[in-house]
Amino acid sequence: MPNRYAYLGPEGTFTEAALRALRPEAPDGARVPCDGVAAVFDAVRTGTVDGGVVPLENSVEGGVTATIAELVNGEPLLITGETAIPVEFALFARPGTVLEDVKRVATHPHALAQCRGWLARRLPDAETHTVSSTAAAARTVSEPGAPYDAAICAVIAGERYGLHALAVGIGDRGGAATRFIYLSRPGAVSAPTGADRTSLVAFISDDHPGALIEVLSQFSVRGVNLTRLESRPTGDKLGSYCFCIDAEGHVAEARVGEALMGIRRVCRDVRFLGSYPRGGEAVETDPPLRPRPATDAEFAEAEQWLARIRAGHVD
Ligand SMILES: O=C(O)C(=O)Cc1ccccc1
Repeated sequence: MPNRYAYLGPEGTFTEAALRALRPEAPDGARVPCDGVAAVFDAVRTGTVDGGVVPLENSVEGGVTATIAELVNGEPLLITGETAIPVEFALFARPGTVLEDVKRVATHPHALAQCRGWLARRLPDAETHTVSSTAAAARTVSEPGAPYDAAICAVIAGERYGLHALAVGIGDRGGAATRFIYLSRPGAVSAPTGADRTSLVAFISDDHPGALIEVLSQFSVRGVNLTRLESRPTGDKLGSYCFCIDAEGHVAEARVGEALMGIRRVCRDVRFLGSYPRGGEAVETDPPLRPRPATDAEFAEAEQWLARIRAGHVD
């Protein structure tokens, strides 16, 4: 049976575009739309699909709460891939609707947050409603007796559901991009590629001064660059937080492996979410100026030195 992949549906979401970028070989019928982020996680967990794609973070709006909640508290899955794609928003309505007719607009919460300026200028009196995805909004608007007059969605979604564009390029910030992750059931971590990312959740032992510094310093002293840091409530009690961290590098590399061990020592719990190839990023230009981290050779040499000392040599 060919592989099947779950994604935040219905057809026409930005997540579908991300899945197409991550699995370009997947034939039609292999992509399984799900009603929400949690449903994608469940489809992967129960094995009805081989993998799944969900949005993780947006360059303007930040983390996608539903995804992070599943990664932190849900039955564990592994992140085995990622891609980042540009997101451009348009306003679509049933044919015959003009902008002045639009009283109720539906879309995904992240799309709404990124189009607020445009809505305030052009549709100041319209009610806004959030639904499970931009394409779900477009599909609902296309149905007879729809409770909304227009959807904020991708052009491809508006066209897919037979709507017509009232405005395109309505995002408040040009160049917005969203990062999507590919989820697999737990298994072996793929080999390092040289351009990888490692994701984890650190649960600090108790609330004490310097708890976050203790975690972050495990990376900084080993020259590991962080690409995302987000604090999330653990759900246990008010004021109880965990830290969702993305770092450059692969768990098979000494500096990342040692940083993970260091975090394990100072934290109540650590959830390893995966090491996987970085994807979909703009080509890096000049590297940022930062203190020179130790090289891999220096890590290996230091390990040998420690082994010699432990064996009774003093050189
Ligand atoms: O609703 C969609 O189309 C999604 O894939 C989620 C989303 C929404 C807004 C920006 C990026 C991703």
